[in-house]
Amino acid sequence: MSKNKLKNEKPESKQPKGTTTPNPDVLKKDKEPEVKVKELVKDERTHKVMGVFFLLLAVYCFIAFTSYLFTWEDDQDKIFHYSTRELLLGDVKVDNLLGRLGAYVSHNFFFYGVGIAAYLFCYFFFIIGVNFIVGRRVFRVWRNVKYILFGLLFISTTMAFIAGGGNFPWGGALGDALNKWTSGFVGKTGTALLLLVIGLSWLIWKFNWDFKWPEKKVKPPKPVQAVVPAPVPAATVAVPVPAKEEPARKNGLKEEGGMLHPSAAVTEEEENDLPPMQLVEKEEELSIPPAHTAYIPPDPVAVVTPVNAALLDEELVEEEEEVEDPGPLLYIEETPEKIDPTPRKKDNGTEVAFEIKPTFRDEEEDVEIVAPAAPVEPVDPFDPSLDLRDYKFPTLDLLENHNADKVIVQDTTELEKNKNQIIDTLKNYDISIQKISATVGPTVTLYEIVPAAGVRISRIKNLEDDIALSLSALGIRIIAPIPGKGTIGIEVPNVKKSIVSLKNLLASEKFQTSTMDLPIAIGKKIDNENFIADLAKMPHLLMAGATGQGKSVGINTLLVSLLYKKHPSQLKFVLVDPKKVELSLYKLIEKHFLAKLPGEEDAIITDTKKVIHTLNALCIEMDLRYDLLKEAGTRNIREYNAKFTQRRLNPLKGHRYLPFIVLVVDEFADLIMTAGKEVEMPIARLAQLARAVGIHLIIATQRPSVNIITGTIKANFPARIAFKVSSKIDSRTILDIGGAEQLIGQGDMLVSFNGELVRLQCAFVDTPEVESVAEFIGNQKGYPDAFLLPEYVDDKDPDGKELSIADRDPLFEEAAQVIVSTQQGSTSLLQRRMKLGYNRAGRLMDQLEAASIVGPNMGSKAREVLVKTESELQEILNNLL
Ligand SMILES: Nc1ncnc2c1ncn2[C@@H]1O[C@H](COP(=O)(O)OP(=O)(O)OP(=O)(O)O)[C@@H](O)[C@H]1O
Repeated sequence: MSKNKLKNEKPESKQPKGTTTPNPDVLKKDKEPEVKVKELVKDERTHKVMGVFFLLLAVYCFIAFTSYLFTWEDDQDKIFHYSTRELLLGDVKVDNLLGRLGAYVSHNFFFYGVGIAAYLFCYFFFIIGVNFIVGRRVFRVWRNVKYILFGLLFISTTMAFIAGGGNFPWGGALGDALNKWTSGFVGKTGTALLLLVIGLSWLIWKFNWDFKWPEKKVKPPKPVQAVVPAPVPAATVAVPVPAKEEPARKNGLKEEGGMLHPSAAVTEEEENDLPPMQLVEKEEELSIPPAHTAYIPPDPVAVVTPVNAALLDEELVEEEEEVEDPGPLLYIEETPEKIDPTPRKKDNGTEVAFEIKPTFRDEEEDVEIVAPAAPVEPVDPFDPSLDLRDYKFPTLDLLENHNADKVIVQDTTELEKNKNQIIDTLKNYDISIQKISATVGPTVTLYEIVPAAGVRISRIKNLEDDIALSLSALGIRIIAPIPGKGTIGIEVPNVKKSIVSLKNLLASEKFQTSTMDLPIAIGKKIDNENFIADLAKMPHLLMAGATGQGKSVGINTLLVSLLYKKHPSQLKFVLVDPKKVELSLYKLIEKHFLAKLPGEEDAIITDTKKVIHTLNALCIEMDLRYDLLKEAGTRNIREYNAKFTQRRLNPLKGHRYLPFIVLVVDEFADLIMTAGKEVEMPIARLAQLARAVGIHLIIATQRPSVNIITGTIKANFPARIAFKVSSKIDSRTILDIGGAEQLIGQGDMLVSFNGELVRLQCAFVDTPEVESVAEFIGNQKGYPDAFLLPEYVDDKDPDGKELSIADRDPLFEEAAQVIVSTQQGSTSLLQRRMKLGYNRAGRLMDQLEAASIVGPNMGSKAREVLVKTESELQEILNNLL
């Protein structure tokens, strides 16, 4: 009996599982304060304050320095005469516009420092200030620091050299010292030459002047023209001449066996024989940094060179290196000759040429660019988030703490009482135990028992109800044995429960630093560990719980977690809410995060018929995504998006960045009751297949009965969450095991994931919090519309049948243009380009046939396109009106 003591923990030790007395000191060790400092440092307001500080510092120094230029003589006397303390704290009168501090600071910068070069510090403070205020790297700090350091050394030395004899400290102490040393080392003239060499070298490096010798009689080399017409705002693409070759020729280097050797002299004849390497640029040159122009993917058939359309935007071309925005993609499709590195011989010499057909979306015009094969250089990766580049992630201050920072301390008398009762109850049944320890969680306390040798675990399990009765507490759950341990767990609800706030979970380091695809903060385990999982790995989630037990809060928790981690370009929700009110808050984020059917007004789907359409549209999207994955030779969305962002997939072939899609169904039972198989089948199909293409499902239901959660559904939802349910049977239906009926409600849950069953307290997020997060996002600039799912036309739907020309599809014209501009009568092309379902694309094709734009169906082959030019098409369309 003496063994059966609750473990006592020393206050300074860590709180392990099995501590009887919760140690407030240990529990207080929350990450919260650290998180706050981090938050403060990351907070954009802190950055703005810093920005203002640095800008004012720049202005301050500038005024003080400039004033010093005029007042230094009088002020210097006083600075030398008085001690620093007297000068700064006394009432000495100085002439500097910024008073004693201004005079003192300027004197130190000029006299003891770097002389007139001190103005570079103003510049430094200015760039730091601007970067902080604007919130992005307008000026490159490191590059500027290098220039400034160089400037400080060079200017101070030069000034000391030129005006060293005068009274004014032009070069400061640094310049004087450097000048003195150099003059001693290489003499005065040497110093002058050295400074001249450094100065001129820098200027040449910076401005790259062209030193031209009077031209010899040389036949002009054949210019190679590069012209890009209309699609891109009339401009010319200059394709760079291979870097090493042009200077090599200029310097009289000769090519031999692929190597460049200096030749003794290049005769005039030899020079005439040289292949033309010059590139004539026409009109305004389109400044494309090499990173964007030179790109030769390995595919020899069709080659895609991504060009940054954002670079056409003058605002963005401030500085080549500063451009961070690859912007909407402009792809240039190159014909295979482009990648043929061997020069093609022409009659009058060697000419390296390739053809580039630039295409901007659907507008196509013939364009020729002839230039030498450019060396392969890496391209800037495509960043999908730049469409909404100013998007700000919601901040944690939108959420409440719900007093969750309070340390979870359970009454020691309650713990002691429960322990004694457990021991007594077991003793009544002749079960002796070796050891008992307690872990206090937010809602329940886990008593871990090590039974005495020889005690059968099943006996304890069978006494579950008796122990519960004797502890007179609801929600006792016995875990016999605790998996992975040789102990038996008895979970007893706490008299005083603590709320687990979502804010705390989202602020945790685990969530903040998570690199999961779809991180969801679900709740806290009994040992207070945060439970954060990756929905993408689950890969779908089934949630059940009787009414009022925390399902809606649970769904909000999941959605809000994702909103805190994902950019609108990376994630879309399809929200199905037959109850009509639960998810309506998310309407505000329609243009950022929601997906809907084309032509639908409401993105949140409440009508059963529309649910069926949406689910089928998701299946079409899934199929289309699989086609894309297949074409790209990738196995899953991760690989596909990686390839796309590396600009190795051509958007003109229908490739696009694929956001994750999360389908949330708030009341599944309702849907199954009204639509049965029509809903079950697409859901089962999605659950079976959609994970690889980034479509994940969260399905919630109040009624976890077998006719709702059918075998097909269950088999495809390995991750399940059960809130309190009304019966053991329900618990078995959802979790395959009892236990959920004994939960205590209010977010107390069991999660079955990865073959483990974990009891969690679900994180709590209240409706006003969700509202403020949704408002925060909704108030920002979004996309013009919600993300559009492919069109689904129900064959059984009488509205969708037999459309004649008179009631043509609204997309008829667009479809005609796609077909005529590409000269391909292919239904799948329409599907891909216009994101249409097969049925609608097929119907459009029939209508195009009826309008004599395409020929009849030719089985597996594409239809013949009967209209050859856009103007011909326009005529037909006008006649049809
Ligand atoms: N994680 C939680 N922490 C604390 N309290 C909670 C938690 N989850 C739910 N509750 C409490 O339980 C109440 C009911 O929760 P919720 O609305 O999510 O239930 P529900 O299962 O969705 O019910 P219904 O199916 O009727 O919509 C909440 O108003 C809240 O007071």
